Amino acid sequence: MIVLDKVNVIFKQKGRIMHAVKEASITVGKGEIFGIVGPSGAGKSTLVRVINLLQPPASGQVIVGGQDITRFKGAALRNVRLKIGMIFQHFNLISGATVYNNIAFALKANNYPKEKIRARVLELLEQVNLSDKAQVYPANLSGGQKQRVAIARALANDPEILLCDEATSALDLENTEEIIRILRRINRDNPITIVFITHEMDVARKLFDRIAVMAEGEIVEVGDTYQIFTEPQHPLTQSLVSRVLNIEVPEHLELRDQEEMLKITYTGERAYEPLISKVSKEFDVLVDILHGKIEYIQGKPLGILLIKLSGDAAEIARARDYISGQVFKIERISAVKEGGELNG
Ligand SMILES: Nc1ncnc2c1ncn2[C@@H]1O[C@H](COP(=O)(O)OP(=O)(O)OP(=O)(O)O)[C@@H](O)[C@H]1O
Repeated sequence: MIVLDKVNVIFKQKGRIMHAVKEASITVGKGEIFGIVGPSGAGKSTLVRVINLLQPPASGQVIVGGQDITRFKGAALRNVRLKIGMIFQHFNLISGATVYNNIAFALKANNYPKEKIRARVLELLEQVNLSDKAQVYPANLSGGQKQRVAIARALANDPEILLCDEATSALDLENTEEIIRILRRINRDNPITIVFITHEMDVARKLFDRIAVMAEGEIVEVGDTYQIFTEPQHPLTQSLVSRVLNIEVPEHLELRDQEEMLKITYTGERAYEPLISKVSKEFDVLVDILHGKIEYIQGKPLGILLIKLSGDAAEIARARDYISGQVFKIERISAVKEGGELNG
């Protein structure tokens, strides 16, 4: 388990003071995949570097595996760091060494029994689907393959925690998916705790169990991933989430008299089908489906439907009341602006 309690990080540079992390507290459970999201400069990297004390905090407490490590130095700190692997956006592989040696170096550096190194490297390569690349140099690998080598190297000494700083941000969609799959599998097979920073909400949706949202050095919201996507509280979270759950609708869709647009969010896979036919049957309104889609968050469906109701105002109100009793969330949309943006 990781506990950061009221952590502050302050940088002083050329007389300027930068309060990069402000009173940040998080608790990450053993075996959890915990994500930190937020815009550039929010303090995400700095906060994560506090976990292995690459960035010592100005104040606050850092507890890893039940031990208060805040003041650890020298050998004690090295021992703690052995339990914490880390991967980065730009992989940080040794370019002059083969894939095999990149991983073997990490084992040698920690006095892994010499006779067991080969078997361990091959086992790690298998875990990241790179068994055929042992003798290849990093320059001849794709970005996704490089990151997989970095994962194998970070896992070499069997850490309890893996820190990932924008580990998919330099990768295309396909390689990102592969990294997500591998991390999920590793997390499932061994109870390794993963703390993952990203600004990509699509990665958050697919990978994280829980999410902390950071803005200007502060943690503004923490929650279960499904809850963050379905009930975001902070305006920043709402805006991050809306980009993933955006729906494509014709631009400049204006409403006429006796028309109303509704955005419906529902949590069942096909929940809208009976709902729409029921509304058309029971109320004297016309229902147009403008757009609909289902996203999966942690494997659970979240449906979004944009509909237009036409009819008498009182009848529309009755239909709306009925719908709101049946679905997770209902919002009235006054217009669709340029770029498909919905105005509430
Ligand atoms: N070593 C440092 N010295 C001075 N200021 C720093 C240092 N490291 C980070 N900062 C500043 O602290 C703030 C937070 O930076 P940090 O890298 O943690 O943000 P981030 O959320 O990870 O952003 P990004 O995604 O762009 O890396 C930024 O304003 C950054 O310029």
